[in-house]
Formats: sequence, structure tokens, C-alpha cells
Amino acid sequence: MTQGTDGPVIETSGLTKRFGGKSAVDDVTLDVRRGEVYGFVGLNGAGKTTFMRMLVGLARPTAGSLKVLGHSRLTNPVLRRVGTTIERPAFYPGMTGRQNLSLLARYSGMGDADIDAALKTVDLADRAGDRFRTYSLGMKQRLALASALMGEPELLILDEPANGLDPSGMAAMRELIREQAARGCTVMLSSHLLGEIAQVCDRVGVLHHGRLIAVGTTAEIEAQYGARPALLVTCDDTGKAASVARDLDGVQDVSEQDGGILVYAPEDAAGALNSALVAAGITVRGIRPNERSLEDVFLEMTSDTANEGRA
Ligand SMILES: Nc1ncnc2c1ncn2[C@@H]1O[C@H](COP(=O)(O)OP(=O)(O)OP(=O)(O)O)[C@@H](O)[C@H]1O
Repeated sequence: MTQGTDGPVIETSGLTKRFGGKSAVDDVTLDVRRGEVYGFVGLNGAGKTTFMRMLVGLARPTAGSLKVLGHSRLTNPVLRRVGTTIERPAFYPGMTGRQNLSLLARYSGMGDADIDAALKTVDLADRAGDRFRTYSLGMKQRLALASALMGEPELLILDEPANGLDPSGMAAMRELIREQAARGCTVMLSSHLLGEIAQVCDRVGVLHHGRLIAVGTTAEIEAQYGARPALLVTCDDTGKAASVARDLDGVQDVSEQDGGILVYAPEDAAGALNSALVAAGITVRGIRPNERSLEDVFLEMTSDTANEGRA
């Protein structure tokens, strides 16, 4: 594998793309290290595709700078070391998977060995002789990935590779991505689901309205955004229960829920909370720590009220 640089494989500084007056990507500074799987997560329209398009020269930045494989000029020799599914290749439905790949391979000066290796990697070798139109969605996604893998690129940039896949298709896609990382390939992929991407990525960057609002390992992001401990109390008379809970030591905040209250307090406050509620005549049916999924954390991070005032 060609080693172009010891520095980051992707490096952007203040990268910005505006369409008219609107910033699709707004002042994004990030780096992706060699061999890393970096997940780019954001809701629809957050700017993920636009960011990735700039990385492969399909869109020109309005401001800021970028380097890919150590190069700020994205010439063909640099881009040949990058595999991408950003612009999903327009496969011909009446041609076989292999014929479709052959067309693309010819463009980039690659041969049968590259096609065979890519088909084998994505586990499509057995169906390579079937027409594209007979492929399932998962197989279509894998063929797109095969087109990106031809020639064993050093960097893979995959836009929503798991989109539309069922759970087993997603698991297969994750395995494929990890295999690529294991052979030393750097991978940047995007998704609108943090929970899905967290399982495969070393680090995650959260994009919201074009801005990078958090970067870190999933554990770091959870610690930063999801570590607010809370107790979920199921009880009657939630209004009264909330006011009793608010008066207790160690309780930071209380919100009323359907059929109970959510009390922001450490887990060891559960005993005192239960006693106080029962003493106030409230029927407590249960108290348990409030488990937050990664997806809850992500939705809270990308809710517009959560981001008011945050740079
Ligand atoms: N060529 C364009 N002209 C005008 N606006 C554009 C163009 N491309 C993207 N946008 C706008 O930029 C914003 C970011 O779009 P982008 O496709 O990058 O987001 P995304 O995070 O990839 O979303 P999705 O998951 O829906 O693909 C959106 O508001 C979109 O409408």
C-alpha cells in the first residue's frame, strides 16, 4: 500500500460550503487518522454528503482548506487512492454485476484481478454473473462497495453504506468495514443513526446544521452528553410527586412523564425518594435508573433547543 503521509489521512480546517446564503457545511475542522474508522453522523440535511463531496473534489469549498492523503490538490493520482460511494455508480440494470464493475474498472485502468478481489470481499462472487436488476437492495449496496474497493484504496469514503439494509445486512456491512480497517485502510462513513455507526467506528463526529458539534469515541460522547443520571418513577398523581421530588436533596431537576416522573438524581437517591413519595401519600409502582440509548443521546444533541447558544 502506498504511504503518502504520516499525518492525518483527512484534515480539514474551517471547511465551509455555502449554497446561496445557506451554509451546508459550516467551519468544520477535523482530522481522520491513518487506519481509523471515523463515523460522520447527522440528521438528514446536516451536511454529511456535501462534506464528503468536497473531500473527493466533487464540490468546491466556499472557504477553509482540506488535505486528503496529505495533498490539498485533489489530482487524479491522489483520488485513485480513494474509494468512494458518494455518487452511487449508475449501474446498468440489464448488465451483470461483473459487467458493471468492468465498465468502471476500465475507466480507472484496473483489471480482472481487481474486480475478482472486490467481488470476493463483498461476498458477491457467486452472483456476479446475474443481472443487476435481479439484485436485492443489500446486494446493490455491496456492489457499490465493491466498486469502491477495486484497487484496494488507502481511504474509503462511504456515504450511508447501511441505508436500507436489514439487521443482518447491516451486520455484514459492519464486518466488511472492520475488515478493511484491519488491512490498514482508513474509513470515513456517514449515517443518520448514531447507534448503528457506534458499533463500527473508532471515533464519531456529530454534524448538525453543517457544524461539527461533538467529536470523540462513543464512550466519550456518552460521558459528555449522556451521563446525567436519572431515576424513572412510575406512580400516580405525577404533579404532586414532581413537587415532592423537587424538594429533596440531590435532585437537580424533575420532569413529568406519561404515568410517572423523571427525577434527575444519582441512583442512590432512590431510597429517600421512595420514602418521601410514600409519606406524601403517593402510590409508587416502581423506581429504576433511566436507561438512555445512544440514539436518545444523539437526538438530544441534535435537538435545536439543546444547541441554542452552543458554538
Ligand atoms: N447542490 C446544492 N444546491 C443547493 N443546496 C444544496 C445542494 N446540495 C446540498 N444542499 C443543501 O445542503 C444541506 C446539506 O445537504 P447534504 O446532502 O450535504 O446533507 P446530508 O447530511 O448528507 O443529508 P442526507 O442524509 O439527507 O443526505 C441541505 O440543506 C441541502 O438541501
